[in-house]
Amino acid sequence: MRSIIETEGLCRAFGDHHAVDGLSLAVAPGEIFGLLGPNGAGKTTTIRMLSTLLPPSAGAALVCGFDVVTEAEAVRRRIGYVMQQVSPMGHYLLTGREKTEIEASLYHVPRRQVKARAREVLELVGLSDSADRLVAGYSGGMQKRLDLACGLLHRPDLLILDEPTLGLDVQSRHHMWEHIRSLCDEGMSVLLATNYMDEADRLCDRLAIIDRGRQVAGGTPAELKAAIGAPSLDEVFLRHTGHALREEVA
Ligand SMILES: Nc1ncnc2c1ncn2[C@@H]1O[C@H](COP(=O)(O)OP(=O)(O)OP(=O)(O)O)[C@@H](O)[C@H]1O
Repeated sequence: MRSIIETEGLCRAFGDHHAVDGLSLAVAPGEIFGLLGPNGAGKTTTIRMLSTLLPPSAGAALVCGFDVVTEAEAVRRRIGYVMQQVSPMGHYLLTGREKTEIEASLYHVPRRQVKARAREVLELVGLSDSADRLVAGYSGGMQKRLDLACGLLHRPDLLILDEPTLGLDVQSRHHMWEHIRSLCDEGMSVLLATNYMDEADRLCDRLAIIDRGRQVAGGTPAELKAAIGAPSLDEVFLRHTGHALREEVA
């Protein structure tokens, strides 16, 4: 497979608002690919189409070699999708291990493998030592890592992360980046949406900067900076979009 994600002229309109407007992307296997853009740029809408949760209005997308519309079931079996918001409050009454084991059943992990698989993903995200503590006592960063663990339960080829470090402190963000990197070292591909410049710069192999549903620039962080002689991605972003992203979290 040449591309783990390939889109051609992908569009999604809501009424007469074009949330995604002709996006053509190619993501290579094993890459960490970032969709970088401000609030409302169309990142989540793109991710929802690639995750088969939302049908495109026009254009086409192949994920893991399968069409997101006509082969949606095959796509779903091969992707893990970790949404923006932390999981619902009800899960706070469970331990990390219990939550992971319940989610494993939802992901159709064979019953005899549930415990081992839960142990495996908790280990991958560095939560083994906290597995038997209540999720209610987890920090925001630990809860995000638990969500990440759940997205890994069915051993996806492609992990799709929507704002994986939104609202986390600096230390937790770095911790999360390390875990995401280590997944790629194990052969997984990652698509992530972010509006944090430093995350895009340090974590992503390649990026598409999107604004108002369209790609306005693309390449490696180094290429994007070199192309306009800019010292930082902030300047690259400003140059291409003409407006700033929100402030970094503390
Ligand atoms: N279900 C919907 N109905 C109508 N408009 C929508 C819907 N979903 C998204 N939009 C609009 O589409 C545009 C793109 O939204 P989207 O959530 O994809 O942006 P985003 O880049 O993910 O932003 P954020 O960083 O805030 O998550 C926005 O103008 C949004 O208001």
